Amino acid sequence: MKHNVAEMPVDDDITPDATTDSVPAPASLIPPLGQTAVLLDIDGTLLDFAPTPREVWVPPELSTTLKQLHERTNGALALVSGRSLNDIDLIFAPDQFPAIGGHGAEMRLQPDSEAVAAHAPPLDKELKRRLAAIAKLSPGILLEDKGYSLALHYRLAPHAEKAIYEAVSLIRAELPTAPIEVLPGKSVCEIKHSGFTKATGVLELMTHEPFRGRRPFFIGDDVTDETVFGIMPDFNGLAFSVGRRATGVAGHFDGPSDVREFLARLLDDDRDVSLS
Ligand SMILES: O=P(O)(O)OC[C@H]1O[C@H](O[C@H]2O[C@H](CO)[C@@H](O)[C@H](O)[C@H]2O)[C@H](O)[C@@H](O)[C@@H]1O
Ligand SMILES: [Mg+2]
Repeated sequence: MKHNVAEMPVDDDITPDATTDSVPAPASLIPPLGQTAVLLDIDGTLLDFAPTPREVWVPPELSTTLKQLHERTNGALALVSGRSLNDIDLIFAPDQFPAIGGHGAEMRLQPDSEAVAAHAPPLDKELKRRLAAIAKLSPGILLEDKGYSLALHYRLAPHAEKAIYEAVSLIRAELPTAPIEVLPGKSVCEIKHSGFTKATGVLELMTHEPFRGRRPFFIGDDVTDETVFGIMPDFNGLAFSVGRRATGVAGHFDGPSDVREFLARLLDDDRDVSLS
């Protein structure tokens, strides 16, 4: 959906490339797993969308694939998500993976590690209270409080999209100096501090072992993932989009099931490489 107000989403999907290439991402583009860092968005990339954030389902085969990729890359697999680390862990429980959470607000380099780098202060309580009141505009609007940000989900109330963005815009206008930004996502409007993104998270992650010096590839489906697409060339890495083909990517997938299949195939292909 397109809007004219600056804070509203230009599009609730990824920015499309002019080409209409529908060739799926070829596994042959990926270096051997021992030289690769695997960076993966979660919702709309690994997992199919669900009506509400808590209703997502992790197929058991995906858990197996992620665990094996994590092992075969010697730990250089990270989830890069808008979700909080706490939420990521609940979704993938009992498994844990290195992760960047909250669009770059928090990072954990190793599974089962307590070491979480926080890059964002909590969102002001009064601001949150005012933003939360927007959920009263319509039944079906869901609030997700991530501490450092607040998300207003309208997948169950699509008619409320315009009203949500207008209400957020009014509140922001009363806070001209506040360093906050509005992130349009898929059926969600998120309000967070500015100054960190998924890309700032990945830039930091790539300075740490076992990620440092590897060639990453990143798969993502949303506008917030485009920040990471943009920095993949800095690491001689590759970006892949899901849904539409985004600008500057090496290939794209039609949907999460294609991504899951691709990741599983990487394990098989890599076994072939190491055997040859
Ligand atoms: O960066 P991601 O890992 O893709 O996370 C983006 C947001 O995902 C979640 O919301 C989205 O998925 C829900 C479950 O399918 C869906 O109900 C909702 O409409 C989507 O916006 C999550 O709740 C957010 O916190 C993430 O930012
Ligand atoms: Mg996503």
